[in-house]
Amino acid sequence: MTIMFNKHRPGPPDAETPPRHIRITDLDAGYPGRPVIRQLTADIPALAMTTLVGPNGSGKSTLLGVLAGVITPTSGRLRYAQGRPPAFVPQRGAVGDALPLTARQTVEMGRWGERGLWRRPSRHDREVVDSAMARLGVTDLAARQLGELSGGQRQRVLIAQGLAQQSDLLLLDEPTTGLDPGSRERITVLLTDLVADGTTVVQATHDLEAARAADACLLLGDGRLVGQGPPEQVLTPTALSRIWQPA
Ligand SMILES: Nc1ncnc2c1ncn2[C@@H]1O[C@H](COP(=O)(O)OP(=O)(O)OP(=O)(O)O)[C@@H](O)[C@H]1O
Repeated sequence: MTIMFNKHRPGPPDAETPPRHIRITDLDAGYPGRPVIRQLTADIPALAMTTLVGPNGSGKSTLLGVLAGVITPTSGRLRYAQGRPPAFVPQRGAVGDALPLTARQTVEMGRWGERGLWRRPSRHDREVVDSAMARLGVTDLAARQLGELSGGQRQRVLIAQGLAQQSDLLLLDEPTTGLDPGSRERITVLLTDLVADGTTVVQATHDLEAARAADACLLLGDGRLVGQGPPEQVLTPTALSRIWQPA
């Protein structure tokens, strides 16, 4: 599927190797009166773990929002491989404390796209929700209100919601930030397993260790692409010190 936004200029024919899930071409995006992403052209490889790395404010969340379809670019082109709509797990701070939902209801929302808002959950829906909650270790929190959970617990519930969507493209905004080492390890293993099972995973992260362990990396600086490719080629001391240079 190709989605074009203003000012599209046709590019060269797409090469099919390596396989990619998303091709981003000449992307501009941001917020009213605040351009953020500028002329970004990049590939997100299929069936791989890609990290978005860059300083605070470099545009990682904005780019994820564009890939998830919640932010409309001002121009450029996004081309997705065939597949299901992406599952998006925003930063936990982006989800209101006051939502009157239990943890289980929050995870069940992940099934809405599949079954519609008003249909009762099927047995399959319930099994998918049970399995997602078990994988994230939040089964015991099912009846608790989302707003009364700790930050790390809420994060895991939101990831379970993403998992319940059973998409082949999972987008996560800083999924391990603020988690204790055990929870971080659980999520790292889970994401690795998902890739092995055929999911394309993209995560924004400040965790350079996680970024170095991924298959690919997009390095952002001030809304522009500074580097892309295997982490050992992108996350070099020179590149990192350049974009993290104090202003
Ligand atoms: N809703 C919004 N309205 C206006 N500007 C915004 C909005 N959200 C983010 N921005 C601005 O867009 C720029 C990029 O922000 P973004 O959240 O994409 O960066 P980031 O790389 O994810 O940062 P961080 O590492 O701090 O999460 C920043 O200057 C930020 O202030």
